[in-house]
Amino acid sequence: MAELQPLFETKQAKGRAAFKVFTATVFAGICLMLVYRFLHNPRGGEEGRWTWIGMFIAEVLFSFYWIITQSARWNVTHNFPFIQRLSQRYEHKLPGVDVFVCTADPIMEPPTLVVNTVLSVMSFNYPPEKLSVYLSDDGGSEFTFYALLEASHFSKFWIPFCKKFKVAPMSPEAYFSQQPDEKNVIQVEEWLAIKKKYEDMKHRIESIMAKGSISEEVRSQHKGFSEWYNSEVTKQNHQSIVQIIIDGKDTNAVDKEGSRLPTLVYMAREKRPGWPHNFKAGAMNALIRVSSEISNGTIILNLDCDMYANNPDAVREALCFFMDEKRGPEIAFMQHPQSYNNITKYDLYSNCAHVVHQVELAGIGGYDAALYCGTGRFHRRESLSGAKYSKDCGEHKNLEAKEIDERTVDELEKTSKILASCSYEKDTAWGKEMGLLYGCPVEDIVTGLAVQCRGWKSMYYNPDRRAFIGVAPSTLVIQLVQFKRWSEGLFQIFFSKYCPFIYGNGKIKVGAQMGYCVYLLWAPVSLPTLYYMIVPPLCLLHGISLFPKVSSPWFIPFAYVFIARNLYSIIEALNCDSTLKGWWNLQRMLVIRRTTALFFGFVDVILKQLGLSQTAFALTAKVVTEDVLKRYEQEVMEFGSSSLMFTIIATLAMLNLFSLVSAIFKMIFLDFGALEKLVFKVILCGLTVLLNFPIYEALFIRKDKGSLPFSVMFKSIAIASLACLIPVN
Ligand SMILES: O=c1ccn([C@@H]2O[C@H](COP(=O)(O)OP(=O)(O)O[C@H]3O[C@H](CO)[C@@H](O)[C@H](O)[C@H]3O)[C@@H](O)[C@H]2O)c(=O)[nH]1
Ligand SMILES: [Mn+2]
Repeated sequence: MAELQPLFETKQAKGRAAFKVFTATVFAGICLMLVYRFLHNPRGGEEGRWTWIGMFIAEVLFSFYWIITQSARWNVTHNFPFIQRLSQRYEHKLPGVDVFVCTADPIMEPPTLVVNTVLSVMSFNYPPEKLSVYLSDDGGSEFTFYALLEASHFSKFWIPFCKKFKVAPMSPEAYFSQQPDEKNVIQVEEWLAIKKKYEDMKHRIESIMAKGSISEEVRSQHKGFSEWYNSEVTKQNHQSIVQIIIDGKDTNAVDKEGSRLPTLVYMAREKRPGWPHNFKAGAMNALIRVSSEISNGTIILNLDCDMYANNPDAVREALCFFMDEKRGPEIAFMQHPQSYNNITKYDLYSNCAHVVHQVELAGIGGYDAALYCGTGRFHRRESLSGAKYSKDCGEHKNLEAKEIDERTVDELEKTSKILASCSYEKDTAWGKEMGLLYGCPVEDIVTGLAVQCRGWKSMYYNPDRRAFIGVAPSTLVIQLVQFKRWSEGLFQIFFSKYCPFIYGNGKIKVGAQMGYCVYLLWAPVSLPTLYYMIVPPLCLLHGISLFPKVSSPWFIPFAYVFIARNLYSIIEALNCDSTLKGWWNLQRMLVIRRTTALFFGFVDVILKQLGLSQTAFALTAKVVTEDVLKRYEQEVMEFGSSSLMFTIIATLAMLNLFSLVSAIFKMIFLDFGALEKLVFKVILCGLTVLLNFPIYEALFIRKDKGSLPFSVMFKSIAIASLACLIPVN
C-alpha cells in the first residue's frame, strides 16, 4: 500500500543562515561592550564607581535576556494543513469537537459580545451532531443566560445562512459591520432579512440589560430561569447551574432548513464565599468535566468570550494536525495567535505584537513546544486528563465512536451540576495534575508547559486567514493591567517548581526552555530598563561619563550593537506587516510597560514569595465609553486619571527632558567640545524624549478628559527635580 500523504507539513523559515551569522556579530559586539565596562570601571574612591557597577549589572542582564530572545528566532517553522486530504480520508469518521467559551462578567463582557462568539462557533463547517458548544458564565448572570437563549433561537436562521453563503466572519456583529461581499451573490432580501433579525435580537438583549430585570413573560419561556427565581444568585454566591439549551442528540432540534443543530449548553459553576474558584482555570476544569458527561468530544477548542471564529474551516484545519497518521498522535494541542478586530492604523498601544506572533511563537513552535496562550487553542481532551503521552495514547482514540448515551437531558443536567459544584474538586488531582493548573494568573502557559513535560508535543499555526479574532485593550490602563497580570504570572512560573530549566530539563528541548523564558522573564527585565531610564540622564546632568568617547575604538562595539539591534528590529517588524510608525509606537510601549506594569508584576511576585500577596485575576475590560473610544480611534493616548503607574511614566519623561535640556544648554553656553564625551548619553536621552512626546502632550498641551491630570504633572515635576539633586556616585 502506498504511504499516506501527510495531513500537514512543516516548513522552516527562510534566511536562517544569514540570521545566525548576523547574530554572531551582535554577540561579539555585546561581549566587547561588557569587556569595556569591566576594564574601565572607576576604581574605589573615583567618581561614578557605583554607577558603573550598576551599568555593568544592567548590561549583563540585558545581554542575558537578548541571548534568551535569540532562541525564539533560531528555528522558526511554519505549518500548513491539507483539509482536502482530511475530508477524503475521514469525512465520515470525524471526531466530536467541544467548544468552550468563557465569560466572567455581564458588564465588562456584554452578553451581546458573548453570544456573537457563541453563534460564530455554532456555524463552523462541521457536522452539527459532532459539534457541542459550552458557555461558562462565571458572572452567573441571568442576562447572559437570556442572551444565550435568544442566540439559540437566532441560530436556527443564522447557521443555515452561514453555510449557504460561506459567511465569514461567522459572528453576526462582525459580519454585518463589513460591506456585503460581492463575490458571494447573496440575495439582497435574504441579507437584509437576517440582518434585521439579528438587530431585533440585539435590541431585545440590550433593552432587557438596560431595564435591569427580566419580565415574567420572558421567564416563563424557559425552565432555566427558575435557577435565578427560586434562590438568590450573585456573582460570588450561587448553586451550580447547567442548562442544556439545545440537545444535539435530539433529532427534532433542527434549523429552519431542517438540518440538525449543534448541542448548546449554559453552565455557571457553583460559587461560594470561602471556596477559591481559581478564575478561568477553575471554569475550564468544570467545563472539561461537564462536557465529558454530555458530549465528550475528543477535541476541545477553548475561546475567550470576545474571540469569534473567522474561518468556517478552522476545526477541519485543526484536525489535520491531530489526525495526521504519523505525527498526530503525540500532538496535545495546537495554538492560533491572538488577532484583533479593533486595531488602529499605527497601533498606538502595540496590541498586535506582530513579531511575537509571526516570529517568536513560531520559533518556539519549531521546538515542538508551542505555548498555550489561553484562547484560540484546540486540544486533545486526553492530554488534559493528566495522562502522559505514550505510543498508544492518541492513536486509536481519534476515531473511536461514542457509546450511545440513553440518559435524558434532565438526568444529564443533574449529574453535571454535581460535577460543577465547589466541593467536587476537594481532595482530587484537579488543578494539580488534572485539567488546567491552579494558583497562577497565567494558567494557560503553565498548563501548556506541564502537558509538554508529560511527553506531548504542541503546534503553532498562524494561517494567513485568521481563524479567531478578538478585542484588543483600547486604553493604556486596560493594557497595563493585563500586562501586570501576565508578567506577574509568568515570573511566578519561573520561580515555581515549573521553572522550564529545571522542570523541563530533559523533557523539552533546550531551545524551548529558553523560549519560555522570553516571556517568563518579562518582569525582571523591568529592573535594568528602569536603571537605564534613570541613571544615564542623571549622569548627563552631573557630567559623569558612562560610555566611550567617539574617538575611542571602544565606541565601535557600542555603536554597532545599538544600530544593528535597532535596524534588525525595524526590518523584522516591517517584514511582519508592521509599519515604521508602528515600530516606533512599540518602542514607546516597551518602555512604558517595563517601567510600570512589568515592574509592578515583579514586585508582586516578590511579595507573594514572602507570603504578603495572593493570586488575583483582573479581568480585561472589553468595552469603553464613546468618548474614550473616539480617542482610541484617533490614536490619542488615554490617561484620564492619576495613578502610580502614570506618575512613574510622567516622572521618567520629565527627568529625561530636564537632563537633555540642561545638557544642550551646557554645550551651547559652556563647552561645545563636551559633546564628544556625552554623545551616547545625549542620543539615549534625546530618543527617550522623542519617544515620550505623547506624554508631554498629555501633561502640558491636551485639555481633553483623557489627558494627564494636574496632580500628576505636579508630582512628576517635583519628583524629577528632586531626583536631579541626588548626588551620583
Ligand atoms: O474568573 C474568571 C476570570 C476570567 N475568565 C475568562 O477568561 C478569559 C480571559 O480573560 P481576559 O480578562 O479577557 O484576559 P486576557 O488578558 O485578555 O486573556 C489572556 O490571558 C489569560 C491569562 O492571563 C488567559 O486566560 C486568556 O485566555 C488570554 O486570552 C475571558 O473570557 C474571561 O471571561 C473566567 O472565565 N473566569
Ligand atoms: Mn481577553
